[in-house]
Amino acid sequence: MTSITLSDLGWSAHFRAQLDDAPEDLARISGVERTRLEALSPDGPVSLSLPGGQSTGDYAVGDWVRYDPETGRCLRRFERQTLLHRRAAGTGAVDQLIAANVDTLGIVTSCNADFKEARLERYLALAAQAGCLPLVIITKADTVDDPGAYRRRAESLSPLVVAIDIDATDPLEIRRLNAWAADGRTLALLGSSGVGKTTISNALTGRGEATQGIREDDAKGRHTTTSRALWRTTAGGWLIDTPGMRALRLTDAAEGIDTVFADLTDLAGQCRFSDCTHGNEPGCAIQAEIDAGRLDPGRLRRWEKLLREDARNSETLAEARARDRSLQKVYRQGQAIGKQKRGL
Ligand SMILES: Nc1nc2c(ncn2[C@@H]2O[C@H](COP(=O)(O)OP(=O)(O)OP(=O)(O)O)[C@@H](O)[C@H]2O)c(=O)[nH]1
Ligand SMILES: [Zn+2]
Repeated sequence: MTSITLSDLGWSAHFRAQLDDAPEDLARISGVERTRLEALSPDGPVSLSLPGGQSTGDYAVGDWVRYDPETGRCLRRFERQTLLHRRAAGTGAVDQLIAANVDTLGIVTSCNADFKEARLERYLALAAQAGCLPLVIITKADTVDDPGAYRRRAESLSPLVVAIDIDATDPLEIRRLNAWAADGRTLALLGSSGVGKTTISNALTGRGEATQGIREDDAKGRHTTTSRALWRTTAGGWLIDTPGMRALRLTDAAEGIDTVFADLTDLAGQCRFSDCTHGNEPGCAIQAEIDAGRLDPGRLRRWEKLLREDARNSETLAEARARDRSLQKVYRQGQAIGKQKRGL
């Protein structure tokens, strides 16, 4: 990686505005390891350590940081423009950061049974919540007679949606994605297994599967696979590919859902009762639209389902936090009793 500039790396006015002095010793995180951060700077790749007490879990691939070139220590993180995160798997309430400063979230689906309005709306809400632009990429256009029909279905979901249909196995068609992955812009791909994410990333970055993970020996001599997650595209932008991207689900996304379903939230505001359930109450503006044939009843069902899903996931997060707090309380009480017993 020779003579790369800050703007090649995606540096923008948003980050510049957070600096009082010259933009020096800046880097963009390309990999988050257990104890270190890997980053790319105009001077080449750097491996950074963190000040004591800080966890690499507070950093995401795509983050901008300032570092001390003498010590290789990370000094500060810049406020993010966008952030994709999720609740970590398992029972803990850990908020796991997936990727930061992604400009466009490429929502990948195919011209087949994978294409589902509900799935697209879920991903669109995720993009809206994170602050990323959504781009719906509909692959396998070469396998159907009328791929445009899928594109129109996607675009009908929200005025925010830009959708394109492609044959992802055709390098010429992949070039149509360059606009979102050029000039320091950052793209991340989300979608079910088999829709063509790997095919697209390989084509955009010019890399093969074999180069995905770098095997390294850790301190105990074991092999660990450190995976780089920020890849330069041949068009001069960036592709973020982290394992976490593959299992993103909705939590704390009420605002994102509101954005994607703005038509329904607007209508709901016109219902006679403020707590209208949009069932069979009189004066329901949503039912009136459905009766008039102007609104697909399926869209109402999908909206309600997504709201329930988000509430359920967000609730467990809040509950788990409460549980953590009460455990701490028990622990502190235990300590106090112990002290009493020891006569302290
Ligand atoms: N005909 C056709 N085949 C495609 C297209 N896109 C992907 N494929 C094929 O579909 C299969 C799955 O593609 P992948 O790129 O591995 O899908 P993925 O989304 O990375 O899947 P996971 O790694 O499981 O998440 C491969 O055999 C691709 O060659 C397309 O636009 N047209
Ligand atoms: Zn109503």
